[in-house]
Amino acid sequence: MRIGILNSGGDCPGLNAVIHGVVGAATELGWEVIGFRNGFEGLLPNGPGHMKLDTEKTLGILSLGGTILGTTNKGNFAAKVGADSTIAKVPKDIIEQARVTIKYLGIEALIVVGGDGSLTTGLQLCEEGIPVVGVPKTIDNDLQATAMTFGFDSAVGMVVEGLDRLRTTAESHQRVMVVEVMGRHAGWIALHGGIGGGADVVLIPEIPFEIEKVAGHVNHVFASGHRSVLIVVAEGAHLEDGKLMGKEEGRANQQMLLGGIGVHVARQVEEMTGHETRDVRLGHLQRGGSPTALDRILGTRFGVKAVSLIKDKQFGRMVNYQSYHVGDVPIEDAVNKLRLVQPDSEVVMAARAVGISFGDR
Ligand SMILES: Nc1ncnc2c1ncn2[C@@H]1O[C@H](COP(=O)(O)OP(=O)(O)OP(=O)(O)O)[C@@H](O)[C@H]1O
Ligand SMILES: O=P(O)(O)OC[C@H]1O[C@](O)(CO)[C@@H](O)[C@@H]1O
Ligand SMILES: [Mg+2]
Repeated sequence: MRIGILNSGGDCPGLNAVIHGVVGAATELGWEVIGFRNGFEGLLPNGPGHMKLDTEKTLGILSLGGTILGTTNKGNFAAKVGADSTIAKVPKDIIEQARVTIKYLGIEALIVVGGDGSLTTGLQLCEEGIPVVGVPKTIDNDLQATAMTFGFDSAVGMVVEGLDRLRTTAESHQRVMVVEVMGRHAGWIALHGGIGGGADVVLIPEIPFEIEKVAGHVNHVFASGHRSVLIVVAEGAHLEDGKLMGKEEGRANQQMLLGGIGVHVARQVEEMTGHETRDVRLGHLQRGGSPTALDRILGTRFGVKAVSLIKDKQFGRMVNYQSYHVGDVPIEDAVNKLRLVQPDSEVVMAARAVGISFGDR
């Protein structure tokens, strides 16, 4: 038996752990594994191609960030596009080319490791008769069908480390620091990073904020004797008029590139409070580097489970994690519903209890 694997969308610490897990489990069954380069693009005859994966190739990759296969979030397989994430159909001829490659290589099942967008593409391939199993991947941790995705813990760890460092320089200068973090639809990285790093303000897409309230809290924190204020803002937090900050022009068939809300908030806070303010965008520092122990373990378990789903011919299903258990759900469940921060949830209440403002009251 020969199986294929590809990872698609933004990279994520722990992707190599998944590959390591897949190859380990497949080798034990006597199967061969082909890895496609740069996501779905590797399925195209004139694309970036593929490589044979075995335990020698995957030796030592567990602790490596990124992915040895390469990945992409643009190309010929766009399914979820635009700032509003409308669903498009992957062109028929592209699917046919992928089918030909898979047949030619004698691949009997394909593992797709991706976020909501890439799994939408994976589902379309499956509906067209290509046997696919999914593995959820996103540092944003915003898929409803799984309580956790690998990469999230590494990203949060990076935010916490960033806040620890920024706190010392901010204290020295009695400044406000605004830190923009990833989180397109959901504020999980901002929320968890903010709690772990002792932020004073957390701004997320799910809780509309008023800049006057943010400024009011900044004044309050300084007035209570603190020497610095840390504000964490998710890239997907909305402006007062509900719009997102970023770049949409020139990105046909691609989702909007978010970024800039941190600068915007910093400028307004400085203007309204008179406190010196700096902004930092952590950006891809959150996605790079070695995965945490948790992400290595989760990635490995997801990879092994994907092979067992293929063994049981459970195509159209995706690995998931609920209540400390690695299980599986239909891929549809993952692509249709995003897991957002609930404004009245325990974790938000806990943040409020330790003095974090969400800029809403
Ligand atoms: N080969 C491809 N051709 C066109 N678009 C692609 C391709 N691979 C991935 N994409 C697009 O890239 C985007 C990001 O991928 P995905 O949603 O899987 O990752 P993610 O981890 O959720 O990241 P993000 O938060 O950026 O959405 C999606 O809009 C997806 O459709
Ligand atoms: O790598 P790019 O194109 O800058 O993508 C950034 C996007 O990817 C993500 O990191 C998810 O993987 C989002 O949080 C972010 O909006
Ligand atoms: Mg996505």
